[in-house]
This record gives sequence, C-alpha cells and structure tokens, in this order.
Amino acid sequence: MRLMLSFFSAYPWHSVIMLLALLFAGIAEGVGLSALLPLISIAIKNDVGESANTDRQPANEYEQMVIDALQQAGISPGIGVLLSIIVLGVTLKSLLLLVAKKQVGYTAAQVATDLRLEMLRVMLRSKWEYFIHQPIGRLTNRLATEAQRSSESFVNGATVITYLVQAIIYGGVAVAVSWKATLTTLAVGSVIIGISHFLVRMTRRAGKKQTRLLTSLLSQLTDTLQSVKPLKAMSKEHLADKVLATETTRLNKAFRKQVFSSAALNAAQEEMFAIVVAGGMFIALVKLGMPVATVTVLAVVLGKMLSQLGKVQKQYQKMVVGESAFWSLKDAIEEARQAEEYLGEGVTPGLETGIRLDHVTFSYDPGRPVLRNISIDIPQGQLTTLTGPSGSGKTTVIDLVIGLLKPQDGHVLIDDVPLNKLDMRAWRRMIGYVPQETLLLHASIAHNVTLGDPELGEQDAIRALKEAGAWDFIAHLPDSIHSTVGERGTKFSGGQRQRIMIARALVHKPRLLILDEATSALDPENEAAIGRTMEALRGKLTILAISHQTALVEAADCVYRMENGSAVKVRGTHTT
Ligand SMILES: Nc1ncnc2c1ncn2[C@@H]1O[C@H](COP(=O)(O)OP(=O)(O)OP(=O)(O)O)[C@@H](O)[C@H]1O
Repeated sequence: MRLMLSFFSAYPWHSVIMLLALLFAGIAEGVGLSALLPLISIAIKNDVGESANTDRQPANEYEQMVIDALQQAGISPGIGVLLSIIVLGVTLKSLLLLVAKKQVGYTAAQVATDLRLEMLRVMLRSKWEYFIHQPIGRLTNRLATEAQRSSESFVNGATVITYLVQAIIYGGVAVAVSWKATLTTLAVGSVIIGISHFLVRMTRRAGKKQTRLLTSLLSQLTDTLQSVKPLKAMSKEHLADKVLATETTRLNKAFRKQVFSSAALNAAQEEMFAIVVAGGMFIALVKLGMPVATVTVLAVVLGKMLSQLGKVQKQYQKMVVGESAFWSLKDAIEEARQAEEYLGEGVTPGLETGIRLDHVTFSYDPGRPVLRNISIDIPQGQLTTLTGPSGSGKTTVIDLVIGLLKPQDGHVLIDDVPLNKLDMRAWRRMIGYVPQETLLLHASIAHNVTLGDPELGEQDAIRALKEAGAWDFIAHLPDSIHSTVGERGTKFSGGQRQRIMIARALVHKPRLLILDEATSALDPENEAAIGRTMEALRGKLTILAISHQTALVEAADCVYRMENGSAVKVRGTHTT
C-alpha cells in the first residue's frame, strides 16, 4: 500500500473526494442491507400464514434494532417499505461509486501525464554527460509503457480500496446479525487468503521481471530500428531478429507466470469460499438450529464479504504487476534529478572580443584525456575552423564551448569571463548550432526552421533559408515553406536537409554559429555556396566550424589542427 500512499500524497484532493465517495457508497449499501433481515423474516412468516403485523418475534436483536429505528422515524416496516429501502440503498451506492470511479479515472490519466512530463523535464535538464549515456529506447519505454502501467496500478489500487470498503460494510452488517459467525468466517477466510498469498508474491516477481525485460527489449528495439538500413543492405536482419527473439521469449515466460498465478488465485479462492459458506450454513441450520431468516441473511452477507475480500486480493495482485513500473519510473526520475545541470544566474554574456580555451584538459574516462592542456582562440566576428582526424576531440571542444561539458583543468573564457560564471541560459540563447546528424521533424519546413518558436515568423524562416542557401530548392515547391519534410526529412537529400538545419541555426540571429561537420553531405558547389554564406556572415557573427572540406578551411580566418590531444594553429593572426 506504499504505492497508494505515494499517490495520495501527490493528489490529496482527488484522493479525499474518492475516499469520501467510497465511504458514503458503502454506508448507502449498509443501510440497504440492514433492511434485508426484517424483509426475509416478514416474507417467511407470511409464507407460513402469520400476519406481518401480528406480534411476531424478531429473529434477533439486530432485526429488533432495525424495526425500532424505522418505527421511531414514523415508518411502518412492511415488505414494500423494506424493499424500497434496499432499492434506495443500491441506487445511492451506484451513484456514489460513479463519482468515485470518475475521480479514479481522472486521477489515473493525470498520474500518467504527470509522470511522463516529469521524466521528460528532468531528462532534458540533466547534465549532458548523464543524458548521452541513457539509451533512447529506455526513455521511450519509460514515457510510454511504464507511465501507462503506473496509472493502471493506481486504478487497481483504488479498486482494492473500493472492494475493501464494501467488505467492511458487509462485515459490519454481519457482525450486527451474529458476531460469532462473522468472526469464524473471517478467521477461516484469512487462512484461505494467507495460503493463496504466495500467488500474489509470484505475480509481484513476474511484474518486476516484465518491467526489466520490457526496458531492455525496447532499448534494443530502438537501437536496431535505427540501424535497419545497413542490416538489410548486408542481409543481416536475422542477427537483429535473434537478439530480439531471445528477449521476447523471456518476456513471454514472465507474462505466462503472471497469467498462471492470476488464474490459479481465481480458481482456488472461489472453490474455498463456496466450501466455507456451505459448511457454515450446515452448522448454523442443522447443529445450532438458528432461525432460517438469520441464516439466509448471514449466508448472503458473509458470502458477499468473502467474495469482496477475495476480489481485494485479486485486485491487489493486479496492482503489484504494475507497481514495479511505477517505482522504476520514480527511481529513474530521481536519478535524473540528481544529475540536473546547474545553469546558474551569473554574468550576462556579451561576446565582444571572443572565446578562449585556456590550457584546457578534458577526459570522459579518468586517466584517458581526450584534450591535453590545449589553448584555442576563437576571435569575435571571425570564422575559426577545426580540422583533424576522427576522434581527435573536435566535437569535444564544441561541447566545452557550449558548456555541455566542463574541463577538468583550465578554463573556457568568454570575453575573459570563465564560462561557469556566466548565465548559461543566456549564453546558449546566443548560439546557433548545426549538428552532424541531419534529423528533421516530421513537419513543415517552416516548423523545422522555427521549431514552433512563437517569436519567429514566416519572414524570419525565409530569411534564414536564404542565408543557408536553401531558398532556391524550397521556393519551387508547390507549398513552398509549408511543404512537409517527410518522416525524418526523407523527402529531401542529405545536402538539402543540412541546409534546412543551417537555416534553423540562423533563424534567431545568433552571435555564435557552430557547425559540427555541417557541410559533410554537400557537393562541392553547395559547399562553396555555404562557404560564401559564411564569409558573408563573418563580421556579423562569430563562427566556429568543424570541417575537413576545403571551402570552410579556405574561408577561415583561423584554422586549428587537432591531433593526439593537442591543438595546433595552422592559420590565424594570434598565437596561442
Ligand atoms: N560520451 C563519450 N564517452 C566516452 N568517450 C567519448 C565520448 N564521446 C567521445 N568520446 C571519445 O573522445 C574522443 C574524441 O571524440 P570527439 O567526438 O570529440 O572526436 P571528433 O574529433 O569530433 O571525431 P569525429 O571527427 O569522428 O566526429 C574519441 O576517442 C571518442 O571515442
């Protein structure tokens, strides 16, 4: 029930309304039930020829109590009145249950939405080093499956409470009729529930296993789907199939265990409860000679109580299947929260003179530095290009300039102010960034350029597309900038996609433009066009580019060659 307490503290008002509605639904049902004993008593006596209004003896004190209460309220306890009370009780109960279920449904939807948003927000706010180590498939699974299972778990938990309240009300009426019979039934019922509890534990284990396996399966699935083209091209799709088949089989096993334990609990409980009720009726009627009316009411009420308690256990079993997903999601949220990036409220950056990496050392893994004591000057208003072999640390330099990574030694200075003293949000708003990968959103060109920023209009998008040399091929499209780019931008060539990405980086008029091998997919003609665009932008903004291609190297004011953890200036006015 730790799960339900966690939900109650997160949604106190929804929970209070739900619990009150359940409580009053229970009371309404109890009132209805209380009319059952006098009703059966009168019906039986009518059947044997006694008048309902003669001085008949009540079956027990409880019946007397109900009749007294009715008479005090000025109601004569006839069959019609008693039946009306039962119908009223059932109607009220149904209405109040509807209110409670509505609350449960709304809260469940809110649980899933809040968990998804919280997960997404903490992930987006986490440090870059943390974020890049999270498999995308795992995140997708958390947002889709685990959030959904958590909300189902809440619904199941709320249903446990509903059944429990009803069982208590039935128990209360039964105690009023005969506390001895109720206690005996409760004792036997508890033994049955205790015996079958191992099936609930089995389900909990199967649920935990499912959570783990689903996470792993979806991580692998996403990775595999992202690399389907080379697999198909080399006819190696069976390798992916093999990995996924193993995981799916294990998931299937866990699911079968859960199904079996649920079915076993169902079958075992109904059988045992029926035996208890039948045995109890035999003892009461034959051995103890209790009145038929009392035994009938007890059989109905105690039978219902046992059935509700059984449902409590079954519903609890369902709840524990999804519970592991909730805790797994909560742990993931907490872990990401611990890794939150501090963006600070420091000095407002200006970028008046330039950026300087001052004797910077950086390593991803301790003892294996990628950059060793390097110094790089990126003068304001100029184009600085980094070249060098793959893995020499060019992207790492860019991530240090953006502030996604922090150097272990040395400083990244913006106009001589260390980056960690700056207002990091303001700094990043000054950057236009074009990554190596050209993944576009499945939306219009305009949306891909502005990313839905309400401060940017169609004219801004057109200006940026012109600056990026993309306007020529877009202007001729039937829907111009409102044309969609297709799934992941597949309607355009690699070079065209890169130019749209460059337009996205230019649309908010950045002070610093970063191109991380952004011209690698362009043919020499288009690359030269981008080179000319950069030359035109030079002076208006500072440009830092990684490039192996001639145009951006030739157009550069400063060129650094990176190799073996060092950076050597091969062109430029300043010395480092
Ligand atoms: N997240 C990471 N964790 C551990 N090592 C990393 C990580 N990212 C990069 N590296 C390592 O750091 C080194 C520099 O990587 P980086 O991406 O900066 O090189 P690069 O010069 O940009 O390469 P390329 O031209 O191939 O993009 C490489 O040896 C790489 O394996």
